[in-house]
Amino acid sequence: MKTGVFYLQPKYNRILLKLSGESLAGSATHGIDFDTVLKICEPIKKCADMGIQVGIVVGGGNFWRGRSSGKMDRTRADHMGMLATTINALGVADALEQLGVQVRVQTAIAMQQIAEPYIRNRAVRHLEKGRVVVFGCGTGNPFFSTDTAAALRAAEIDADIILKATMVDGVYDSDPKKNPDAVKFDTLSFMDVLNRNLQVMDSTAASLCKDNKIPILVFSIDEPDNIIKAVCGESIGTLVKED
Ligand SMILES: Nc1ncnc2c1ncn2[C@@H]1O[C@H](COP(=O)(O)OP(=O)(O)OP(=O)(O)O)[C@@H](O)[C@H]1O
Ligand SMILES: O=c1ccn([C@@H]2O[C@H](COP(=O)(O)O)[C@@H](O)[C@H]2O)c(=O)[nH]1
Repeated sequence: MKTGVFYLQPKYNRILLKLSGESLAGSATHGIDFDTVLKICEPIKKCADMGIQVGIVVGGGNFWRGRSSGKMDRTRADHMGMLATTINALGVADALEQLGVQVRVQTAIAMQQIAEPYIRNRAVRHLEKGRVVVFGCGTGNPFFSTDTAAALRAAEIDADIILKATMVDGVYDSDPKKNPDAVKFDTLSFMDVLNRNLQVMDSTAASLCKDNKIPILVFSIDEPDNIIKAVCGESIGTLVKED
């Protein structure tokens, strides 16, 4: 009988989970719905209980996206976006702590009264001790995205895979929110993502993953237990990897 988490067999030792900022808003369009955050964090706790080392990068789309800021100076707008990702990182950390998970937040831009500064070796040490590490502020640089931050941190901590938990259930041949006839892929190469300009992740993130041979599984966070299915290697979403 395979009902409890302890019967599940994880496929990965160390993962980088990219959580969509938008997903933290629940049924609202903006902000944080903390009950939703708790629901999303339950399977993350199960991962930690299974002994999987978990790093998390959170997006900021529930608050602010620099690229959608209209007339604002882009660099300043991106600074605001990075702060938004940090609000989310703190929300996720709080939910994990309430569930009894040991967690540390590290930010790419120093704000030491609130979180640890990002120090790669320290992050790895936390992971080895079984602590979940939530990375805030993206890469710390404007003109990037949290997908790129996820690729960068995954490369730095030597993660086995990036799990992109997002608002769609995989990668389609065009944006499924705009084209109801869009067709979903089960697997794709990074070259396909780049050549077809598939917008589910930006090209910087796709290139970084390609160069560093880090696969990405894109799946829906609507059903938070998909995180467990993903770490156990069930075929959900779309797997993007080298040919
Ligand atoms: N080819 C495609 N396949 C799947 N989704 C696509 C595609 N092209 C565009 N999208 C859009 O990409 C979105 C997911 O990526 P997006 O960068 O917007 O969010 P995110 O990275 O999950 O995080 P955040 O909400 O924090 O910005 C989907 O909601 C979908 O509408
Ligand atoms: O490295 C980074 C990461 C993010 N930003 C800014 O934050 C927002 C929110 O991130 P999403 O990936 O869009 O969820 C992003 O739009 C940028 O404005 C950044 O500047 N640098």
